[in-house]
Amino acid sequence: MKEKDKPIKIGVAGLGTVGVGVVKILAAHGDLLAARGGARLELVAVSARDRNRDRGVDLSALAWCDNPVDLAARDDVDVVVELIGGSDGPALALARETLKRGKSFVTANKALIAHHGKELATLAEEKGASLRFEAAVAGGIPIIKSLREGLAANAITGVHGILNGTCNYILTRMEREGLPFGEVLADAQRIGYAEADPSFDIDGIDTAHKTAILASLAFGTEPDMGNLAIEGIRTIAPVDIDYAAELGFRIKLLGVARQMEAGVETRVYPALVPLAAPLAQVMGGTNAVVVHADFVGRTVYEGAGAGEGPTASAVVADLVDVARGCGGPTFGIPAGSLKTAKAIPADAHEGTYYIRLRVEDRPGVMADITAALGREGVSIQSLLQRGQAAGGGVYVVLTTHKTNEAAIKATLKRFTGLDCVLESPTMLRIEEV
Ligand SMILES: NC(=O)C1=CN([C@@H]2O[C@H](COP(=O)(O)OP(=O)(O)OC[C@H]3O[C@@H](n4cnc5c(N)ncnc54)[C@H](O)[C@@H]3O)[C@@H](O)[C@H]2O)C=CC1
Ligand SMILES: N[C@@H](CC=O)C(=O)O
Ligand code: NA
Repeated sequence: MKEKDKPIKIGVAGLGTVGVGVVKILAAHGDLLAARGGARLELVAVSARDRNRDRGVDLSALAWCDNPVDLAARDDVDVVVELIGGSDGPALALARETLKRGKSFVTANKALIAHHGKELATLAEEKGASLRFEAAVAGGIPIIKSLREGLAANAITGVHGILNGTCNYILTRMEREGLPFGEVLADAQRIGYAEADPSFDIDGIDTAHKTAILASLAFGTEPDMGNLAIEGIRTIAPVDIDYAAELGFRIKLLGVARQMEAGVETRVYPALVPLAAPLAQVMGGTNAVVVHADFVGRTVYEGAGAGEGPTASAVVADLVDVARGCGGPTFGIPAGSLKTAKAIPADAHEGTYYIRLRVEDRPGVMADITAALGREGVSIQSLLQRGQAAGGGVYVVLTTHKTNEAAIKATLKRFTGLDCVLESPTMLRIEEV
């Protein structure tokens, strides 16, 4: 056997949805992966919480480690795959221990990379090891590879993504079936999309982890959760989904990273996307990313962003890259050159907005509303009034022309102070991507 043909011996920590998927692909595609990677990918050791659980895969020939960190020290393990989750705890300990030993580390853990990406990339690059995390963003879509390699010739100007399968699945079923939020979330958990703590999904934190990673690859900044403004989908009401449709939009939770004059803006929020835009067509657990770059223009990536098969597909692709000896800096430029991300004030955001108000149904109300907008210099693009809101009064829904977020916030404050306004206004951004 040539040196190159020596098997790559793998230890996997975490045998849940993704871990079991990885075991299945390695078993199903042994020859294919060996042909593509130039060496056989051989699973030799595993670690999980419960040794006796039946996972529907044969683990009998594998070494078992009660402590996942022990995988790193094993002489028979060349590469460690971490599929436990969590930004700290055993995942971080295992990453540090593996890379310190100069062994390559593959993970699907976006929380780990978003919080400790620079430290781990520095360690990997010092030790000549690979740190790979294709599965961490948009599951099976090769978006990390696309940004790091395929778009390397371009200056990137913006990245917009539907990056959380759970939220997109919930919004899709709320729209299609009129189901309540909680019922659909339970289904997303059953399918295996949701995080161990599903509030990470619905409060936008998971999307924020992924956005921080994409921003780093796109703009050469270190992954930084501190500068990310995060909003989730808890406040999205069925009525907003309906009004958005009437106005020609669909509501999507977006991760946004874009180059502004003052620096890179990174945010997560639910936004109205025009029905004809590629992101509006993305339904269910599917993810999609739109990248704008100077020479190539717009590129669009779509596919399964969560679940056993798609996520494991990305993990195993990283293992094939490790087998091939594909190197290069983790985030596309050396870790030491990653710039510190600057905080861009949310108020600087320029865009168009959707506002829904529940107001008294009496003469003079519209005049009060338009006066409040006028005082802040906000111009109306469209306005509709619909009878009988739940809880009394009527809904007034409007969209604005381009304005800045400071003006919108000041307008919302004025609305809240009006006697005719019966509850806190709902505001959503509109994204023409
Ligand atoms: N499920 C999905 O669709 C996707 C998941 N991911 C990420 O992949 C990772 C794994 O996710 P899932 O497979 O869904 O999680 P899971 O909850 O199904 O599995 C986690 C596994 O880790 C094991 N584990 C937990 N604590 C441990 C410890 N201290 N020592 C050893 N093993 C331990 C558990 O026993 C279990 O086998 C997470 O970082 C997640 O964010 C990324 C993309 C998609
Ligand atoms: N919980 C995540 C899993 C993939 O990253 C999601 O729902 O997208
Ligand atoms: Na991916």
